[in-house]
Amino acid sequence: MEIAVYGAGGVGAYYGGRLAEQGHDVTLIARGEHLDALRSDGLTVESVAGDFAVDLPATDDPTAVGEVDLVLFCVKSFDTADAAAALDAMLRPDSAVLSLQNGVDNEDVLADVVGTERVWGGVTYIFSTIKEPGVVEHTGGPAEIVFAEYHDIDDPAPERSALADALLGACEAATGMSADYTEDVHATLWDKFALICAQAGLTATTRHPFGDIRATEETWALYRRVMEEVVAIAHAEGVRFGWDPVTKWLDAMESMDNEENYSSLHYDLTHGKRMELDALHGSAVRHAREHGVDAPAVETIDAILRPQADANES
Ligand SMILES: NC(=O)C1=CN([C@@H]2O[C@H](COP(=O)(O)OP(=O)(O)OC[C@H]3O[C@@H](n4cnc5c(N)ncnc54)[C@H](O)[C@@H]3O)[C@@H](O)[C@H]2O)C=CC1
Ligand SMILES: CC(C)(CO)C(=O)C(=O)O
Repeated sequence: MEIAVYGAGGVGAYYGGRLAEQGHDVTLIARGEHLDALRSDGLTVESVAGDFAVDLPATDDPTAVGEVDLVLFCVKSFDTADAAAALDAMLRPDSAVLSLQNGVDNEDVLADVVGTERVWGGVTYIFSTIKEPGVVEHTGGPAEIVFAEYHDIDDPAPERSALADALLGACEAATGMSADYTEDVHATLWDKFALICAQAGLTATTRHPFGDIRATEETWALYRRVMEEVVAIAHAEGVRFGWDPVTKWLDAMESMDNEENYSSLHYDLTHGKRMELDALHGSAVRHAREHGVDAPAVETIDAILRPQADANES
């Protein structure tokens, strides 16, 4: 496959590198010192699933990439609109743009620019960051992608395309990652949104790792409460889950060996980087207000984190 990774950071460079290891034709789109290092020294990945290094074309100019089958869209949500504006040069009518970003609004922003039929919605479960320019560190998580062709929530899901099958096959063949296709992309996005609002919200506000949150009765109750509120907002949006996300995540997180894990929001907060608060709790609050759903726990987390998010932005 010909793949462009738009935003070759912790998530994008990890998956792009893994797919390149399989011989796929991958171009990284990055910027700043990270781009300079990718160009001069190639990409180095330090991963719990096995270290590797790969030399890939890298640029900050999407118009220099040429047309590709698939764009892995992995910029932070606050960069979505700007980055989306430059997608056109890389897309044929049958190309796709797969968002692996956190949040439930990115796909609609992309659809407004490139058309709903070229957008795929996706989520990923991984802990991966830029350790230093040119070096990505994957510290945990299953490194799984779950995706499907996007569609308006009131429309039926399109049939799975040959391109989607090709990506599934590529991910299956790759080391250190896996992929799954979802029959309900909206349920998948909101299911992850419920988890991330709890995981990011509680690790960022407490500055403690997941193990401490789970071991503290009051804090673990709040973790559940955040998920319950986000699921209530999802129901008001018209999302229908074939499962109970709260039970699913609490059961999974009870038994997971993830005591030391935080979240990408916590990482950004503690490293003085711009935070995705507006795409996470900020977005949940907006959706809640739109539907008249009470979400006091989510609102409180949003309010507590705002000053630091503002400080990291300036
Ligand atoms: N880091 C993680 O472990 C996880 C992250 N996510 C989500 O994945 C998305 C990406 O997160 P990360 O990989 O952590 O972000 P990151 O900050 O490591 O990487 C994004 C990269 O895109 C670059 N970029 C942004 N706009 C660009 C442009 N116009 N041209 C060229 N480069 C551009 C940035 O400079 C940055 O290096 C976020 O929505 C995040 O919430 C989801 C699951 C886990
Ligand atoms: C769910 C979690 C915590 C890890 O995949 C995540 O999405 C993040 O850190 O942004």
